[in-house]
Amino acid sequence: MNDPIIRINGLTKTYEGGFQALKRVDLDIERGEIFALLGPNGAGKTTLISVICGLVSPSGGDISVAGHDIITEYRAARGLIGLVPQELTNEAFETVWNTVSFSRGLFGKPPDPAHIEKVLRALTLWDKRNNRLMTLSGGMKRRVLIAKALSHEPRVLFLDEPTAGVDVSLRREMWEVVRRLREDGVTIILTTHYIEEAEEMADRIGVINHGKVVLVEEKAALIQKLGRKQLTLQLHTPLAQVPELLAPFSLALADEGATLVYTYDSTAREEGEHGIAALLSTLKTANIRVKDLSTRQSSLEDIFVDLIKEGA
Ligand SMILES: Nc1ncnc2c1ncn2[C@@H]1O[C@H](COP(=O)(O)OP(=O)(O)OP(=O)(O)O)[C@@H](O)[C@H]1O
Repeated sequence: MNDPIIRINGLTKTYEGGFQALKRVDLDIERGEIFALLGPNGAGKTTLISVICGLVSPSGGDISVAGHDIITEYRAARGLIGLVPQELTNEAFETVWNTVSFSRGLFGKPPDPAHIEKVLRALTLWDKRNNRLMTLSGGMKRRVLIAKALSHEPRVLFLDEPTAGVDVSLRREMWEVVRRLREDGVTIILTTHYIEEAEEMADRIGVINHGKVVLVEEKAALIQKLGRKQLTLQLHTPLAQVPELLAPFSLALADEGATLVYTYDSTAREEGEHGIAALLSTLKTANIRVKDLSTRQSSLEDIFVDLIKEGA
């Protein structure tokens, strides 16, 4: 396997005043992946990104970007990174073209109109290149922020809360933009509060809570591994209690006895003595008639809420 593009070892950050925002974080980011960093308010997401991007100094540990240490080889490391910040900070009176070209210059790169054109076209901003930023819609302004972050041809793009406070259609548009960037080979790291965003976009998910990375997992595996399924059975005749015969299935009664709920692992228990087939045949034996049934897979949201509760 290729070396990870970002390596973080034992990273700590204590702010002046003594608050420990990051507690020995170890994390590798693989080349070409979309990595979503999830966590509640104040968990340390922005601090982590800011340290990697060289905006906040670490208190301990080390980080390398494509093998370049972010302290001793700052320029090389920083040149490989693009950062799309949380807040819209654009120069209202500048044109799209000038803003994006100027950004490239800040990284000491020589002008390259062909690259700027490619970036603007990729973000469907080409027609707006001569517009002043103040005349653009919210969605376009966000895309200009991405264009700025891509102006110096970074290999890794950080998006800090890319869709905070934007409407649903704009959010979908942003997801599309990010997917296309990944197709171009850019590694993407995004922070988000929106579970749906991580669920939709990420290849891997990291959960951070109280300054610690509490979990890193492939998205699909995470949903599989921690996911629970629920089978809900609506009964013809309500039950006062779960009959003894059904005790091995650990069922719960709901709806004043009119509904039986069976919670099981989405990976196991499909078959065997506690499987659904066994449950249904035992219901028959117990003479319990089922009117309707439905299943539900727990979402990433349920998993996340559980994790954060455990870590609290
Ligand atoms: N400059 C600072 N000085 C002291 N404490 C800080 C500073 N910056 C951030 N913190 C604290 O560090 C903790 C982590 O903040 P951070 O912004 O990294 O969290 P976050 O996960 O990005 O949260 P949010 O989702 O709200 O942006 C918070 O408790 C915050 O108050």
